Amino acid sequence: MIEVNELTKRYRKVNAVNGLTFTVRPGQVTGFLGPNGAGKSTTLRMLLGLNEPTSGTATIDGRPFRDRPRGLRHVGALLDAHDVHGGRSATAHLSALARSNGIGRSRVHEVLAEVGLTEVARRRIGGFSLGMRQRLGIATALLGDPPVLIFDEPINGLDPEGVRWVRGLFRRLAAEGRTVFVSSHLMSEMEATADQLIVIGRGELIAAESLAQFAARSTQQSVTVRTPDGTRLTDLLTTEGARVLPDDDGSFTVTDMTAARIGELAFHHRVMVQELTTHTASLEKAFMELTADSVEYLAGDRR
Ligand SMILES: Nc1ncnc2c1ncn2[C@@H]1O[C@H](COP(=O)(O)OP(=O)(O)OP(=O)(O)O)[C@@H](O)[C@H]1O
Repeated sequence: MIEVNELTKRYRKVNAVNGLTFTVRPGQVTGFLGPNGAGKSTTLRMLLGLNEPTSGTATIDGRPFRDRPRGLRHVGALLDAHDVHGGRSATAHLSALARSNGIGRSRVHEVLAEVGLTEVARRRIGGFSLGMRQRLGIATALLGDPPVLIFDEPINGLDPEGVRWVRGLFRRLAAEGRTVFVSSHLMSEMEATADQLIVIGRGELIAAESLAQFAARSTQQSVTVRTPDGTRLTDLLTTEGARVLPDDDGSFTVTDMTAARIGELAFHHRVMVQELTTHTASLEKAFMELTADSVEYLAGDRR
């Protein structure tokens, strides 16, 4: 379990993280979402003891990460895929980490196979593509078979097959009872993977809830209606409480009323309807609306 309490990080002029409090539970994939510059990486770095908080605490299974001598057995993390020694091979890189964390050598070969890097294991990391580096970073995170896993933007650089694989991996790790915390600035990446969401903007908490709750809270539906008798149908639906707006192509967009109710009213009043289509706003759109203020604030550089 990850517990963040009133966590704050202030750089000279910037409040990168500001009084952030949330909990990440085991057995689930939790998405950590926020627009660029929201403070995700800073939060993850504080969790891993790489940055010192200005105030507040961040603990993993009840203790700060720094208090764990053989860290990789407790927490596996992928932060920056470029942050590895390019002159070494993948095997040498993982073997060194295994040694310093008291992890058996056989585990190195297991994780290389798990991420699909066995064939290139003896090549220099310097020649790896971004996708291969991401896979190596994931292998590093898995090395100590840890109960808690943290991934910062893990999808970056992966091809569609890699994205599918990594989603399946996260789901499996969570199903094994581990805590899986994954950051992204794109809701679309989380839609298919996360059970829970922590959404931040400008270093502050915006939402902490299940994906289902997030969808229910913010999903707006509208109905496209096509009819040769627009004026009558508009009057009819408006009287019944709907909002009706004409579209450029002669159809109408109706909100605050279901397609079923629109069809029922049209039938009852003998108005011909040629099309009735329900549209659901994407979670990505809902996420952008929710975080719009923090993006504007950032663009205005007023932090
Ligand atoms: N070492 C630093 N010194 C000064 N400011 C910093 C430092 N590190 C981060 N920041 C600032 O803190 C804020 C949060 O940055 P952070 O990298 O944590 O955001 P993020 O949510 O991870 O964004 P991204 O999705 O772009 O990686 C930004 O305004 C950034 O410019």
